[in-house]
Amino acid sequence: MTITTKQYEALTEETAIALARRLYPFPEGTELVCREIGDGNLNYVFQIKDPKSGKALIIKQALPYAKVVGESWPLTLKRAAIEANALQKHGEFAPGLVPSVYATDEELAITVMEDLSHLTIAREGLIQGETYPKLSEDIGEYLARTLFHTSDFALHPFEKKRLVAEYSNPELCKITEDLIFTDPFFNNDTNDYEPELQGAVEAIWNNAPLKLEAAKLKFSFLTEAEALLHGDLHTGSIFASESETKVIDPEFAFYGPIGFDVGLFLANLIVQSITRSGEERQVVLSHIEKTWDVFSARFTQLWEQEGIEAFKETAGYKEFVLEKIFRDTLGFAGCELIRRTIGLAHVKDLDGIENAEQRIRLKKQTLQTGEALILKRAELTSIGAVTGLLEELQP
Ligand SMILES: Nc1ncnc2c1ncn2[C@@H]1O[C@H](COP(=O)(O)OP(=O)(O)O)[C@@H](O)[C@H]1O
Ligand SMILES: CSC[C@H]1O[C@H](OP(=O)(O)O)[C@H](O)[C@@H]1O
Repeated sequence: MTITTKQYEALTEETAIALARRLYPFPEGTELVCREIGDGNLNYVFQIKDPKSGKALIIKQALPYAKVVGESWPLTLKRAAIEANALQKHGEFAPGLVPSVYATDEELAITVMEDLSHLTIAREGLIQGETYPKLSEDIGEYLARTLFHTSDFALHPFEKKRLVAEYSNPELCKITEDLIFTDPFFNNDTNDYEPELQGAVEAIWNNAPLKLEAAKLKFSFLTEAEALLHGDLHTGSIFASESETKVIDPEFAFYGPIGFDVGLFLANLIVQSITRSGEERQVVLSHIEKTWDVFSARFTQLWEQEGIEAFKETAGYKEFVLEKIFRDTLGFAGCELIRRTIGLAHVKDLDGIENAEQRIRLKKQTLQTGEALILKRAELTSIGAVTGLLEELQP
């Protein structure tokens, strides 16, 4: 449903209520309350609620700039349509694992969607020690289903190339190219880290083999249109509870290498594992293994049952594809670990550690883990070998 052809204007809590009344048949006289609840880097998120019935909806609006920086960082409003379309496209293949989209408006740059406030953002819950028993199974399924079904293994080449064009997202990709793949590897102004990390950071800038591998990973990100990615699948983009998982915020969606989505999710679990110890760490290490196991098993099943590729039964081809995805996954995870420690956009899992000595120690461990995943990604041939390495690096 398209709402209006009105010219863009940034919503306020008052105008968001007025818009919600036009969109949803709240009974006459219903008092609505609205709060702007966005805590991300880029957009406004309004929750409009009828406190009597408890019914609520969400209106997410893109600003013509990045919220975290302000008007000095202009950013396309088209990202709102990309996000709304990606939510719906991924919802076709992973029903129940994304919020329902009720309406969109390209001019206003808004997506009206299901309120998920009964769930918790996974990053917040994990920091509080939650275990989310369904998280890895659900995300493994989400990854396999969305990535397989939007790839050449499932789509007619004309439809695949139509989608590649529809999801061209150059401005948001440029953010990732800079913030994940470039800036942390150079002495760039966008980097942000404590003085105690100066030595470790300079070691990265001077590590020629590491920089060569980062360059190769960036090249993959720039050139390999394998599937319609979420594009920013960190634990802050996932709502969770004991029984439900929902993926939000695919405004970075574009056609890219499959391992990028898998790698970002695993990296954010790895950060959690670094902040935990004992049995609590084991829970997260199990999530890491299960994500890959579920992803690869479902991807294999979809390949065998629904794949359209002429070579799909050629001995060794499926294994070649999965091995490539695995290697990419580890490399991209390594880059995410490094950027979340010393780049522009950090994570609360690490920054929220109050004890400075412990925080710096764990950040060094995160950097070391990122470097190891990038450099050893060709040698690490099973997810068990990866969790083994994590245990070695996390005394
Ligand atoms: N469908 C939703 N239901 C409830 N809260 C939401 C919903 N979507 C987003 N939010 C809230 O808004 C915050 C920011 O949303 P997000 O999509 O991550 O924005 P950004 O694009 O700015 O990163 C989330 O962390 C969550 O607290
Ligand atoms: C200035 S964009 C930095 C960072 O923010 C995005 O995350 P989110 O929108 O979920 O807060 C993305 O990870 C970008 O790299």
